[in-house]
Amino acid sequence: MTMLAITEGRILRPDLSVTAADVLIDRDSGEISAIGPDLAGDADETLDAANSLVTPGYVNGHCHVAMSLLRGYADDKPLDAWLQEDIWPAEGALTSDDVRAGAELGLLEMIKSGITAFADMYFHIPDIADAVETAGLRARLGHGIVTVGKDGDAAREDARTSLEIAREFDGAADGRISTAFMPHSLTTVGSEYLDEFVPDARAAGVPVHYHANETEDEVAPIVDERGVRPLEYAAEMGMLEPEDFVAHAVHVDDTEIDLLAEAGTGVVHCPASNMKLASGMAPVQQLLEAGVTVGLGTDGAASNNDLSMLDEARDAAMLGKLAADDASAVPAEAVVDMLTGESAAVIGLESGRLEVGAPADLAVIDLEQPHLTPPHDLVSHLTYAAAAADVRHTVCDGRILMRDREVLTLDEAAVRENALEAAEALSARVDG
Ligand SMILES: CSC[C@H]1O[C@@H](n2cnc3c(O)ncnc32)[C@H](O)[C@@H]1O
Ligand SMILES: [Zn+2]
Repeated sequence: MTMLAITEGRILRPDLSVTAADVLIDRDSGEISAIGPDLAGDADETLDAANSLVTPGYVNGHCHVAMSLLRGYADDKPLDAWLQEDIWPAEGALTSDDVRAGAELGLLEMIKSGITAFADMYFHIPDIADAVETAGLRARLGHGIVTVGKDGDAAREDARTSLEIAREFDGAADGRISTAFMPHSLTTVGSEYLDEFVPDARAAGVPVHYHANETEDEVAPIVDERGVRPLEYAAEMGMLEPEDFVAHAVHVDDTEIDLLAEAGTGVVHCPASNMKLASGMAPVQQLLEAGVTVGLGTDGAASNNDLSMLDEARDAAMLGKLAADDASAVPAEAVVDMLTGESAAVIGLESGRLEVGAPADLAVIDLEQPHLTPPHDLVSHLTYAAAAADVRHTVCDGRILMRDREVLTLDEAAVRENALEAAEALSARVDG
């Protein structure tokens, strides 16, 4: 057995208490084997966590990691115009090498900000999966289906690809990669394709993940055409199961909130993207009170414009209060749960908690910073004050991905250089 010890840190426990202890990790199983005093002697390698907070790795519940290549490409527009006028034309010109370059850039940023797991919807999934395998994170990956604007054959092919990718990559990278069937949304995928393929996804044992109720423009056509709210329609299509998860859920009414709670379907709240695209304020406090499992996600870097879950945590707390018109809404404790264990539960992973037997997925925050002083309440600091640059070490599955702010699994300079070249060439192809 090879053991790694994280020493001298303050450990954020599942009940959100903080205690001084070491963490011992069995690198072969990728699990936490002990938490307690003086464990360094049991290890063959140590990571120093003095004056630091050891937390579960952050779980990014909804992302399009390769969109890092499109960061800053188009800003200051609402969702529909942003997608139709800028993003979709640019994505139409992306090669598999571009997607790989964008994915590596996003993975690098995620490791540097303490993210150890994420769910991702995009295309060229074999390239993204390969990058994830190298980078060392956990991921639930899926091919995003869009059938609007396609003829029947192309639309069916897109849906079939999503199903085949989900079957082929589930369990890849020694089990660090899992998959989902991923229709883009309830308005961009025709009901005939959902009717045909959702049962196949169930038979394959993979969840269904999609954007839902993100903007008012997305709700109205479903209500007009079908006479029901989008999530009632999703339930009719068999897409509201306990393992399924939706992104955004901004414009949900009371009936839909009850439906989510009864079904056990999780929601990934994406506050930064929802603010930037002016999509609206999700009723997060109401969702939590109804018993819906709520996680957090960055969405892609083109609508955020970074991949920091610590930014997302602060945004979730701030926006949650504004939406509820109540300063006690979406408190720091709820946000830390959403950042870690709840996000993991939403996307169907076991990580997100520091306890014996749990996956060894951790982030270590350097507390020796002016903005983290004094340490009155470290749960408060994690939600309101900590930033990506405060992350010292990142560990996933017992493997050190970043030590003392140096990423070990990717060559940072090469990843940036490659992404720069790919982005420049893409702009020249698309914009001339
Ligand atoms: C077909 S792969 C996924 C698809 O989703 C697009 N996308 C990125 N951000 C959002 C968002 O906030 N709402 C809806 N769709 C989004 C992305 O550009 C890809 O085309
Ligand atoms: Zn999205």
